[in-house]
Amino acid sequence: MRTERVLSIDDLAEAARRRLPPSIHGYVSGGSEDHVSLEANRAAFRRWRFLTRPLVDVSKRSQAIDLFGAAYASPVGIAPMGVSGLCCFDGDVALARAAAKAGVPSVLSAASTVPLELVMREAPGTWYQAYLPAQHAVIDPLLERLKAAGVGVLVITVDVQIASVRENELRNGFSIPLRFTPRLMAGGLMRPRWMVETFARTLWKQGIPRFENFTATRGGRIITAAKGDHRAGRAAMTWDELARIRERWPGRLLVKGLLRPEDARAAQRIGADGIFVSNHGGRQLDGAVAPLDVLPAMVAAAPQLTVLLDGGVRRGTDVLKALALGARAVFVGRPAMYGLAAGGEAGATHALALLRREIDTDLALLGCADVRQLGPDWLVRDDRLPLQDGERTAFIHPAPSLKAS
Ligand SMILES: Cc1cc2nc3c(=O)[nH]c(=O)nc-3n(C[C@H](O)[C@H](O)[C@H](O)COP(=O)(O)O)c2cc1C
Repeated sequence: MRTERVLSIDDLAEAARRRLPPSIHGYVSGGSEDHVSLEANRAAFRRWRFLTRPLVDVSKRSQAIDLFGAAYASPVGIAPMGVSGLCCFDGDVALARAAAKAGVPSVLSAASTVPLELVMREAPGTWYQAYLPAQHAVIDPLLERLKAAGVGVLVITVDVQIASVRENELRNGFSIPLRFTPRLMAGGLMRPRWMVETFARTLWKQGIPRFENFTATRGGRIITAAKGDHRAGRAAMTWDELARIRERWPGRLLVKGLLRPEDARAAQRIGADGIFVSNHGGRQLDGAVAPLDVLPAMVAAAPQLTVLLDGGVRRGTDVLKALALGARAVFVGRPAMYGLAAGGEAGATHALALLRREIDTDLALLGCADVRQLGPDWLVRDDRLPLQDGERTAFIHPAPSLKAS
């Protein structure tokens, strides 16, 4: 990938499309059913406009933030993504290293294929995301494994109670566990570079990858159906189970996949440290509300929580809008995976660098020298335009004070 030609996340998406077999590209880029939530995630950002403030000194700008006691260089992390090894050899390590080098957080997915201990060695400080069945015999040993590996931040994803329907995957013959369907193989032949650099290299070096990190013990190969369904038991998860995990987990605990203010309050009540306001990138319940549209209400509902957002972030301006509406940081899924597919670790690094550069430019043009000074008074919703003199632009919750943790 020639990074000088890849000027935006959209360019990176196109580069990834050309590199990946169609079925794997569909897995990464697609959403569930009619893509209502996938599209809503982008549309939500477009409804907000900036009220710029020139003639303030923005010659020095900062996008540094603190999260859970750690300092980060930029407010954009990498969200957990399963089977990233399909996009690039050793994809889990490449994503974690790209984030660590950029000084931003990243989250290793439960559905990953490199042992988490190895990822933690390559990129200390990586967060771990769990998919948990409501079974203590599975949960408790996993927590011990995470503690032993030095994981400090545990993210529990709660919006995959069962598999969603993603018709593009069904049409393309893509599934997890992976099946070597004629369509998948024909797609691979269309992408010889992927065939050699990702598919053949992985088989040569590691054999058929396994789900290494769902539980305390090594899982099955990604082509083998787990006994029953690897999602079995998740549908029985409840707040009581999360409260029990809270008692046993000494590190930071985050809940990912919440969209209702009363659930933000519940997370605060059980003693969670933070939440991801997320609809899983439009990959679970289609029609679920866009995270940005509920963000201010979530922040107001649980003032003690660190509120993070993912879904649809593609530009520096999107990051600034989410921060202005109360998110402490945002996470990107597909942008990082597109980078990974297009250029391995360097490609993921490029995705983060593009967003970082855009944020820096946008801060200057907005007239805000520090992301921690962002609040709702920098924005107005397009349905509130034209703005009247003296009209409050801030809404719902008061402008937060400096957001250092
Ligand atoms: C290919 C892919 C795989 C994903 N796998 C997981 C996963 O294993 N666990 C999880 O919590 N979320 C998973 N997600 C959701 C992301 O963590 C995140 O919520 C979403 O991608 C954010 O939306 P964006 O892609 O528009 O940035 C996945 C997303 C993608 C695109």
